[in-house]
Amino acid sequence: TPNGLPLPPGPTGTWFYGVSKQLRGVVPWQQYLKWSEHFQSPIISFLVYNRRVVVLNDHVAVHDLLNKRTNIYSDRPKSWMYHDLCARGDTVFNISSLDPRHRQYRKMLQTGLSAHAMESYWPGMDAAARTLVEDFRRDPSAFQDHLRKSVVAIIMKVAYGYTITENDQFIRAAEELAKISGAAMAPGRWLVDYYPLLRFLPSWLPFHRQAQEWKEKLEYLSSIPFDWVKKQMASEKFEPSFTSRLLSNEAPKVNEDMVKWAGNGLYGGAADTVISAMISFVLLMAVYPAVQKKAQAEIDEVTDGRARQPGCADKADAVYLVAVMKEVLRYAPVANIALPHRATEEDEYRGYRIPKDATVIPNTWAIMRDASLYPEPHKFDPERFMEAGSAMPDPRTFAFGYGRRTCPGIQFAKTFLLLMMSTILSNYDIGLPVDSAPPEIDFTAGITSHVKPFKVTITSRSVFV
Ligand code: HEM
Repeated sequence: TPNGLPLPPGPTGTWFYGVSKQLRGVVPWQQYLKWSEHFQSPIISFLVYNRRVVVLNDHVAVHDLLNKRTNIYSDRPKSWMYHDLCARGDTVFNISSLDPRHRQYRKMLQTGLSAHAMESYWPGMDAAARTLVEDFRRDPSAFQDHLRKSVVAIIMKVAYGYTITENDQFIRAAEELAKISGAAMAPGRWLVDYYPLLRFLPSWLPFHRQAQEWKEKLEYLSSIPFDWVKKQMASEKFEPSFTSRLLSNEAPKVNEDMVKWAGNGLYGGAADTVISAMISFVLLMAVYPAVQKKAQAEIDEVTDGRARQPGCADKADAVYLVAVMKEVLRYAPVANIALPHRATEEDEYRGYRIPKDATVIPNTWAIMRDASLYPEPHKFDPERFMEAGSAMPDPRTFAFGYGRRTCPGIQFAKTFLLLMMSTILSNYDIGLPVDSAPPEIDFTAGITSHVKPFKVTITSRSVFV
């Protein structure tokens, strides 16, 4: 057994807190990489309170463990507050890999969001792109709001066959669901996550009362769109969607409750991530006009000199735009540490012991900035993916996570990102305000990272090419 082996090296931290105080106010993935360099080991480990964390800072370790040893590394760390007290352990993001439902969710999502399934949503996506053009024209300064609306509209269509309206109650419900979930899972906020015995304390204590309130609210909020689909289906005037298809599937008979959870996973997985990538894209186009021009030239050619709007069907011809998308995902990773995994058994790797129950964090950010994979990693340059025979790995193999937890929305993301990017570039020029200094490109440090906004100008392109 690996029992006698040492743990991967790392900072010792202090009694009770572990390194949690050292992680306050810093960007975690940058700190992990610094520790990895300091201890001269791509694999490091430390305690956060009493929880053992192992961080994998290079692509080899991430691949060897998360992609290859999937029978050990596919679980999620348990958040007692969220999973147990708020009764959210069954969401697709949190379900234990040891639960047979995990496999069933994956199947539902993989089928419902496959490249083939996506094709049936192309008309809806193309329509959303047209609306985006109009929204940009009306008020270019609110481009972030327009992007958000566009993404949310299409998720609601795909997930439920639902058309959003102004000030939509489904959107408000979905946003509140995401907000409460974030608060209930916030690392370090709930001691019961680290000392589960605290859950047996009396129910009038504030954290229990909070959990009870959230539990009821979450249950209510996640039922709203699902109940709506069922009602529509009963009246037979429904638009086919991810949810309706699963519900009307005769064989194999599916459990309704699981369909509800899977549907909720679409909004939870898609909204913030796609929005983050799109906003990074718009800002990067302003800072890199040469890239923008080259992408525009390609789109103009595909659309016969802008004789028509680009659509989902054009993505096969947009070779340079695909390189731009890859570079956006590499340069501005949406999920810098994916989502945490958990080791379900003790394991051994490169002479180190990885304890059972360790939280295993892949440092995707460090991989995207690894000069041995991507020379001059701090340069934003889609050209790196255009060179024939380029040995650089496709950043999508890291951007969407790992192993049996890999993002099931990858086809959805690809289709929609390319559509929105080509639509914006076909209709608009993005620039920086005149006389402004080149902006600093910086990112927020949440689970989904966002570029910190700066001012850009968005102007309609002249009609003539
Ligand atoms: C640019 C867009 C996106 C990025 C960068 C992204 C990235 C990720 C990452 C890093 C994970 C965690 C993987 C892991 O734990 O190793 C994940 C999980 C997930 N994503 Fe995405 N995602 C995106 C879009 C989407 C879309 C469009 C959907 C749905 C339509 C979606 C649905 C999900 C779901 C359901 C999971 C949970 C999988 C599980 O825990 O088994 N994502 N995504």
